[in-house]
Amino acid sequence: MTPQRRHAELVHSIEAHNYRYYVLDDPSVTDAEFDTLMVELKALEKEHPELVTPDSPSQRVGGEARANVTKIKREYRMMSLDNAYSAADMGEFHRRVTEGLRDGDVPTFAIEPKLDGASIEVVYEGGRMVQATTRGDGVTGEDITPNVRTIRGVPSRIKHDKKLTLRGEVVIYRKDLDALNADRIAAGLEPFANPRNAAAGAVRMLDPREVAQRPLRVIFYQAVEGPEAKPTHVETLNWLADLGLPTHRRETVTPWEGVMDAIAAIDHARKTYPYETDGAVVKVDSYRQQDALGSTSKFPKWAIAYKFPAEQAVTTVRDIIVQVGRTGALTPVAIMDPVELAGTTVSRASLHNGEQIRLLDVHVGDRVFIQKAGEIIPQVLGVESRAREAGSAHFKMPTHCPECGTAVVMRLREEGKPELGAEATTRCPNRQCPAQVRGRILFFASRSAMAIDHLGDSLVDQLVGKELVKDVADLYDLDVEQVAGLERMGKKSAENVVKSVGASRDRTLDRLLCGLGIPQIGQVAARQLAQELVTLEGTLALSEEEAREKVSGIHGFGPKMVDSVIDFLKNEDERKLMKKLLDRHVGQPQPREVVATEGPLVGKSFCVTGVLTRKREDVHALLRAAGGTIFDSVKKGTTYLVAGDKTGKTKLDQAKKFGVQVISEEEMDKLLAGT
Ligand SMILES: NC(=O)c1ccc[n+]([C@@H]2O[C@H](COP(=O)([O-])OP(=O)(O)OC[C@H]3O[C@@H](n4cnc5c(N)ncnc54)[C@H](O)[C@@H]3O)[C@@H](O)[C@H]2O)c1
Ligand SMILES: [Zn+2]
Repeated sequence: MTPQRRHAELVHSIEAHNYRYYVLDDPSVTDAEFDTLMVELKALEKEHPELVTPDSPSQRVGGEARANVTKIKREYRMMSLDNAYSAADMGEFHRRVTEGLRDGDVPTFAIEPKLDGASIEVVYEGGRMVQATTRGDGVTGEDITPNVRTIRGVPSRIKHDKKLTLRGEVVIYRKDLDALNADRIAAGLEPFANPRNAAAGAVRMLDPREVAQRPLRVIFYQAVEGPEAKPTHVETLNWLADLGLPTHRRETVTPWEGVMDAIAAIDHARKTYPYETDGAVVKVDSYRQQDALGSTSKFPKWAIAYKFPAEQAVTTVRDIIVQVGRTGALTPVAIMDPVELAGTTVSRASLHNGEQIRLLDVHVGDRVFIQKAGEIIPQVLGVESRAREAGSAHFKMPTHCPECGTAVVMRLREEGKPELGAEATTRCPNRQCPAQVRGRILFFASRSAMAIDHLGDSLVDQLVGKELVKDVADLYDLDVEQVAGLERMGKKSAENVVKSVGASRDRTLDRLLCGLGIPQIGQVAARQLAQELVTLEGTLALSEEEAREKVSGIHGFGPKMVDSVIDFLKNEDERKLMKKLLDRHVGQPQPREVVATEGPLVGKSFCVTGVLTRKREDVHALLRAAGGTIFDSVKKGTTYLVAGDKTGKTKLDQAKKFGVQVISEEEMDKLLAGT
């Protein structure tokens, strides 16, 4: 192949990956694989400089702004960072820096964690946050001001009147991602593979109310305009921290000799950081020297990112099986020789979908690299060596469900982008599919839902296999004889099973709703929903309009969640199932929060919103203790809307619509005091 052809090929595929990564927030290859393509491109361009054009991916910053959002052209170009993977690369960086400065002008370096999130720019003017944008292509970014306003750690006001332009990273703390993913798994959604995808996707959502539900944080790592008086990067960061702006405060300043040690120290400590760190950033500390060094079209010459190697292992694929989940999704799974990876033994890895397998070109028998992504599910990164028997076939996703034989349904990923999208999901559409029934029952019985003891995998397999149970309601018709007749089941264990199932009738509506597996509705949302719906009977009696009104008023329920609940409540099969559960007396009314019957606020109802000086729950408790009622949303008959900082426009509009009085936190305190 000619270098021209290969160059064109690389550019084409890198651009396709950039599009998926930066615009769709949904990469289809790992960063390591992507980086391999970039390294090849750069090597090729070094050898054939005539191939370099200004729009080559080696010369430009990643993403472009989406078509359907407001775009903002910025004053200062936002750049990427050059990468280093070894001490040799770092030595090369040092040589370039030294060469770029006058003889005897010796730099010191600041070393700090490289945060793995999405970069944004935030502008303050007259002490107020006035604008936030994504990086986009560096020059033009997406306007995400309303979204960033919902992020708690970003102050809406600071004590500094001059214009201040900051760069920062939107991140999700590891513990927050775990909770978010647990909720997503419970809601039948794909967990986020890593905090970067979760953060980048969230900060660009179109509905700020949904953004507010995500545990986002911002950490500022640079000021491009404003701190005229500060001579160095680190002094500026300290000054930002004094202004109450979030910074990481983990910088070390050292002459060149200390740089590699400082990087090693970060590598050593990074497991203890609350956020994911994929490297260390080394920057020339002095602004004067930074200016002298300047930048290329893609990155500053005064900084470099040293990337830590991800935790990887190599093993052999013995089989590829297809699992059918509770929602009918078919997932190919690699069965591998067990191998130690980041502290655990791993023998299976998800291959996600047919498209992924095709991209990786994995066959049974291949040696593969695997990696733990964000320490959650191991994934196959790529093939190390192909030990294939001649004629071994490509793996193909089945056209029929391996469990029930029904023809599968494939959904395409992105309309209008055929070169990027093959099938993203393959589903078995048969609701009676035994794999789905099993999945639904195990999910229904799980800890976060109905918490039914003694219902293990093998028992559920048998119950479904023998057609004793076709849906979750059938569990309540089981008798001891039937269960005792199954393999490995004595009379005593059978009694325990029937007893546990019976006892679960007492679970409140939130657990029941969670257990039914409404798409998008996890444990937390199910509890909110139950507060609103109170009983199963009442829920079934609601008309579609009534249900929509109730559900759309729930705090934090965006349009997707609302639609999902309404679709579920309308669905004939789901209604039948809920009636069947009702006939079997499953589910208790959701207890209302206990309300004080005396106090200055009896008969008054409140919706509390925005950022207050106290925690929201504490304010709720105070109001309740004084006899007030709390609503999660502003609705007809609400007496007051207590509006804190960053109160959303929707809330204020609703207050206006329903004639609800809007008061401040101080005014609320006066009411509480009875004055
Ligand atoms: N898998 C894919 O399909 C795919 C596609 C495109 C890009 N990628 C990956 O994205 C990365 C390249 O993205 P990039 O160009 O945004 O570069 P980058 O993320 O490697 O580095 C630049 C960014 O680092 C951030 N950063 C974090 N901490 C910082 C700090 N302390 N100081 C300064 N900046 C800091 C900034 O936001 C900056 O924009 C590579 O790792 C690549 O593998 C993957
Ligand atoms: Zn099936």
